[in-house]
Amino acid sequence: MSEYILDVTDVDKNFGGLRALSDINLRVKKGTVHAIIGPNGAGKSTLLNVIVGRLAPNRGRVLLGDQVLTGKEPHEINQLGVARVFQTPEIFPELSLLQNVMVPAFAKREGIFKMNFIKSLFAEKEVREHAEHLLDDVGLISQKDNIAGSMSRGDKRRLELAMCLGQQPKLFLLDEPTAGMARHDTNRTIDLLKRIKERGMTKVIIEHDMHVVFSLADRISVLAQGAIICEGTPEEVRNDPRVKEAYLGGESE
Ligand SMILES: Nc1ncnc2c1ncn2[C@@H]1O[C@H](COP(=O)(O)OP(=O)(O)OP(=O)(O)O)[C@@H](O)[C@H]1O
Repeated sequence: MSEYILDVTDVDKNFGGLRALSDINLRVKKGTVHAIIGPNGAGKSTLLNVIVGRLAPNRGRVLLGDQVLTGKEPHEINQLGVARVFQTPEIFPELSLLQNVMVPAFAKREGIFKMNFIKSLFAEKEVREHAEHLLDDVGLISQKDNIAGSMSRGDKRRLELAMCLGQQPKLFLLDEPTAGMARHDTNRTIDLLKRIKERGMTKVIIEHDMHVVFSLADRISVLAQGAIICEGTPEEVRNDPRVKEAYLGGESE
């Protein structure tokens, strides 16, 4: 069994005449946090969309462990253990916070429509307790019966984190998890993501906030104009002149 949970090989993605991804090779070790950074339009979201099956690459292949993801539908890739939080939170606005966390956990567990009545009663208790634990983890337990649609954007993002964690994914993809959050909420989210790291979940994070990146990442890949120009530890990336030129500028000093 490979030590890598995610293996992206030779991926190209074109939009008409625009090459959004060019010869991307990315391998992420189990249990690590891998950040993808780069300027606006570099191709970061496109790469995540290729991994989760929302976009088909023009060339190349994506593996989760030894399973080929390329060519599979997004829901199949999700079922195989890949969860994603989006730049805009995707929640069920008309349901309570607790229900929001329980629904994907149920779906992941057995397939919500497959369970018989007795089995589902036991499963519901277990899933409910786990969902409450997750809401506690993300600091939302006191609001568990509130309707999700009325929450602030920062709270919606934390709810979405709990929803994804409830699926116990092998690989967790986070697209700017702290975007739009105040510094206080950002720090709480960093703490939360560090705790998830302690539990050994592999994460790939796209993030513009360098404070978040350098607090969390074990390794960083830098994308510029659709190509990975540098990959290494935070220290290596911080000191790489190509990165300074392409992206970080004075920010790394
Ligand atoms: N569906 C699409 N159709 C056409 N062009 C697209 C599409 N999606 C992205 N692009 C283009 O592909 C390039 C890469 O975009 P992408 O959103 O992946 O960049 P990004 O690094 O995530 O940027 P940001 O940091 O601003 O979110 C950009 O030039 C963008 O305009």
